[in-house]
Amino acid sequence: MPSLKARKHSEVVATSWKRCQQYGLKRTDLVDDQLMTGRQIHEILHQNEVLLKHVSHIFGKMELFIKQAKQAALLIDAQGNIIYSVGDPDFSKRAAAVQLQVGANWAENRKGTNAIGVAITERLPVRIHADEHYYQLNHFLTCASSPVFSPTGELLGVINFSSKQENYNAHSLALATMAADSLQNRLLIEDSKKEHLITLKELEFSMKNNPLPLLSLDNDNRIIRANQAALRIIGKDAIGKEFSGIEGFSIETIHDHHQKVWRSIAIQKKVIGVTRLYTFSDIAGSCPSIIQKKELAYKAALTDFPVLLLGESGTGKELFAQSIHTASLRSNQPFIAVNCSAIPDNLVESELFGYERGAFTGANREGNKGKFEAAHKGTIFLDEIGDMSLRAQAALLRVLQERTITPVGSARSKSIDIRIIAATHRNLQNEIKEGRFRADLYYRLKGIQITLPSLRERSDIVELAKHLLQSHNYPNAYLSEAAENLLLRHAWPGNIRELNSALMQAAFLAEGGPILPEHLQIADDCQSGPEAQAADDAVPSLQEAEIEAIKKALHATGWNLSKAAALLKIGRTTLYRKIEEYNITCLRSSR
Ligand SMILES: Nc1ncnc2c1ncn2[C@@H]1O[C@H](COP(=O)(O)OP(=O)(O)OP(=O)(O)O)[C@@H](O)[C@H]1O
Repeated sequence: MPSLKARKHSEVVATSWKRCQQYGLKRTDLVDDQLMTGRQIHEILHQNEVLLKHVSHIFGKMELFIKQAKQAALLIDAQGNIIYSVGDPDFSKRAAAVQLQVGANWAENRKGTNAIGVAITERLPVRIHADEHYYQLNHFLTCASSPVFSPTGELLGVINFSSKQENYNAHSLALATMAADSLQNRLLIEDSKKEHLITLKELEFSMKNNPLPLLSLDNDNRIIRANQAALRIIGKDAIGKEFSGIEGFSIETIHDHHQKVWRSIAIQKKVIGVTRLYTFSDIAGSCPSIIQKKELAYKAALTDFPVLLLGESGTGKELFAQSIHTASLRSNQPFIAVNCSAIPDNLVESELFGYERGAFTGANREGNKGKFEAAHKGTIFLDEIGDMSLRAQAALLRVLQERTITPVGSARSKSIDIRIIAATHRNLQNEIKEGRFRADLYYRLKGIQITLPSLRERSDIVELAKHLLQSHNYPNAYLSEAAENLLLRHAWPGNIRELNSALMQAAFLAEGGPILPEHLQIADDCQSGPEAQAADDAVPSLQEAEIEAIKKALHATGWNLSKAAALLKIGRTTLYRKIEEYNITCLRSSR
């Protein structure tokens, strides 16, 4: 007997026989002749619709072999009910005499030991041959059955091949197992299709509410769905267009069992983890003065001199400080930024120099490293240095002179190796004159002094605005001409930080369309006031005078090109060309 190993097979049969005796079945009994009613069959067929669909396909391919082998192929549900049958008509007629037909139940407790009943009970492929059948009436049969399981392992039914025992076929058990495997695979694919559909439906729902930009792409990489957050980035009319990949979006492809592509989902991931420090390549701008400052800062980065960064709030002082650090030999060491204006006066020493264990009540029991020690071998960035109290200035001066720190509560001093970059929006000369800033500290910090231009002094506002939109993942947001002109006219008291936030808000409000002036929500400072009018008074007519006139106009309008052009009564482009031609820099002209 093929298939199950001999011993194991005989054990299986013997155990089944024992069970039959326990059920009270008699080997010589007549077969149970109960068949399901039409309504019951209809119901069971309905419940097993999916199984039947696939099995008819599988049996269809084997039909010729089944008939030639004078067999019948059956599908049985998990309760033992025969629900589908194909095969040799002569055998089927003979089989019907013992109820081996659709509508009959071949569970072991009904029909004694038989391949279908044993496969259900033991959950194993099995052949029951001739007199291994419990009922004598079934001895003319040889039957091979294999159980079918769902993708989650639950028994769905049985595939069975039967014939008269004289037509025994050595391959029928293998065939039953293969047919069962093929059915299981088909069910798995069917399930995964359903899963994908469900996943997509879920995504569709979550997309509506998800704050992260999400896109669905079809097999041709075309955008078929996008949530609001994504539309703001890629533009309102993006649906149907090819997705060419945008930085920050990672694409995940959902495919079926055969790795055939179904859908791709592009999700903009939030960058988690350490934020990287800025480098010089992050400093945007083509205005001659910003380029000049960048060059100076780059040279400074290659030295260890202290750097003092001056400029209004939001002009990029911290951006420059980080870029100097990342371009320096200390780039692998810490960059520690300290906002001097935020440290309460009585905590300055402990913040900057640290404290020893138990130095004062309320302090961390283990003691704490100060900012200077944390920056050892790296760079310390002392921001808002102009806002430091005189007491703190004295302490700082000592460190700069001695290059050692003494933690609060400690008797020992530690030597430190740090590069100092300081910054302030204040005019330190004035602060010194007013007695609010120590001149000796100023000269220690001054090393290389870099004054960053305000936005009003820059001729590259539009370019900068485009760069900021790009770097904030709004690559498709674009400025209308009217919005560009408004950007040029606004006085920008908050500089690049203000420009940045105006643009972010505008890109949000524009929802993927062009950014219009009303989206920017900034004041139109176009009117030329009396100060500007005064600057227009004495414009001479020679080339030198033209340069002087331009300088005056630029100075008077705080380098607002539109206003200056209006004063000079020339176009903004002409003014820009002349600035380039005469190499007029942002440094303020003398009157
Ligand atoms: N040239 C530039 N190119 C690109 N982004 C810039 C540029 N300058 C400034 N920014 C951006 O503008 C914002 C403000 O810059 P930063 O914080 O460096 O200014 P700050 O002068 O240190 O301001 P504050 O004095 O208020 O601390 C930051 O988001 C920065 O990335």
